[in-house]
Amino acid sequence: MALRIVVAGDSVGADYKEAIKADLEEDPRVEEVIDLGATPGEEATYPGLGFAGARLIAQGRADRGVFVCGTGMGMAICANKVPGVRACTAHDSFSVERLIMSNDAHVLCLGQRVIGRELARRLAGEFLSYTFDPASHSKANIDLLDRLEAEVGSATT
Ligand SMILES: O=C[C@H](O)[C@H](O)COP(=O)(O)O
Repeated sequence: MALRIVVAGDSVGADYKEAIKADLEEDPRVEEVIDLGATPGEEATYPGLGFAGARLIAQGRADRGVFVCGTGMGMAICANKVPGVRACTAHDSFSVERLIMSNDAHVLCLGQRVIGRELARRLAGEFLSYTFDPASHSKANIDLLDRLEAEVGSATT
């Protein structure tokens, strides 16, 4: 597995993003880390970064993302608005596992104001350890999700 990972953290999430980025750069599963910022102390918004990071995934320039804001929720809301991208906040191991194995998600969103730094680092590592099984029963749900997303998109444009 050679993953290209996009990382992003707004003004609130930049510290954890930096820690996770450093971990990913040492991770043999990771081929490339794309850092959209922010650097700690820099002003940056979760809408700007959440959309930008998800667009890299939609364009095929990154495989997965780890996005950090205060709660993880703003980043998830933004990333999910980019067609084809599935993102969610998950702050426990089981949810991180299911985020891939049930939901075939692209982006893990974390909240710097919600969980501790070491848990955030561990969950980011666990997120990379799973690979969705297209032969699993969950594939039908993903296919339906994709179809309904396409229908909604064509109905509103
Ligand atoms: O989801 C939003 C994030 O938590 C953000 O980092 C903080 O947003 P706020 O300053 O509007 O609470």
